[in-house]
Amino acid sequence: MVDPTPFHRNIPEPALRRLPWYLAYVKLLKKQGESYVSSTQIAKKINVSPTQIAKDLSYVNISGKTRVGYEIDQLINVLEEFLGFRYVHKAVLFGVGSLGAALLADSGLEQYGLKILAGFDVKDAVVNTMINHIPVYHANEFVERNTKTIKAEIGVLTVPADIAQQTADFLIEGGIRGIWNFTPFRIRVPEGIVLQNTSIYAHLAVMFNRLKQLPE
Ligand SMILES: NC(=O)c1ccc[n+]([C@@H]2O[C@H](COP(=O)([O-])OP(=O)(O)OC[C@H]3O[C@@H](n4cnc5c(N)ncnc54)[C@H](O)[C@@H]3O)[C@@H](O)[C@H]2O)c1
Repeated sequence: MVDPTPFHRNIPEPALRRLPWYLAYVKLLKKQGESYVSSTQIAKKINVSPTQIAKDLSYVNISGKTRVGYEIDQLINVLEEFLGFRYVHKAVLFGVGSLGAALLADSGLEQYGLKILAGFDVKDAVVNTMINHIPVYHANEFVERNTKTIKAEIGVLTVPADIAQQTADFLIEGGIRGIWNFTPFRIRVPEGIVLQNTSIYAHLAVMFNRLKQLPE
């Protein structure tokens, strides 16, 4: 199915990464009963200049009103739409170990548009169990299940690093077009497949480095 959200506009990645921060903040303001927000107000909270915010928001289809700023409900709508959080992206997860099981248990992902429909593993202890109402099947069943019934386009990869590449190849064989790779292995994918690497450890290294630079 073609994603109906207007992703294709050429937004630079740093701007794209900042938009979820604005969204989280304006959602908080909505909860507090506010109706309008200015880029200066967002700037104060997020530590990004008002000019940058206005520029970032120029990529999404919204314009602010002089003096009052952006209408909060409208801003939430267009940001969620633009970021793809409104559209349900069907996913499967490979490797239901400690990280994989935690991701299956996290209902937050669905709020951000990622619906994991099944987990796959090879371990007897997890195969044919349910985690957070999500079934876990044997990895051997993946191609058939995905092509016939699940039809997921995203594969979340949480297997041991030494089988990351072969598992990624297998996911692609089963119809996966985007891989969210949590393993530390730099997997390769053919053209036409989206790869997103994510590591909490990389952020940890940045934090350690900044801590070292603090004055005694
Ligand atoms: N990106 C991050 O921030 C981050 C954080 C923690 C762990 N990790 C990485 O995530 C991966 C999983 O870590 P973990 O601690 O959950 O490990 P784990 O050993 O608890 O889980 C791995 C799971 O993969 C399963 N598995 C093995 N072969 C398989 C196959 N062929 N098909 C399907 N499943 C298979 C195992 O049975 C196991 O359940 C590792 O690569 C680890 O380095 C990344």
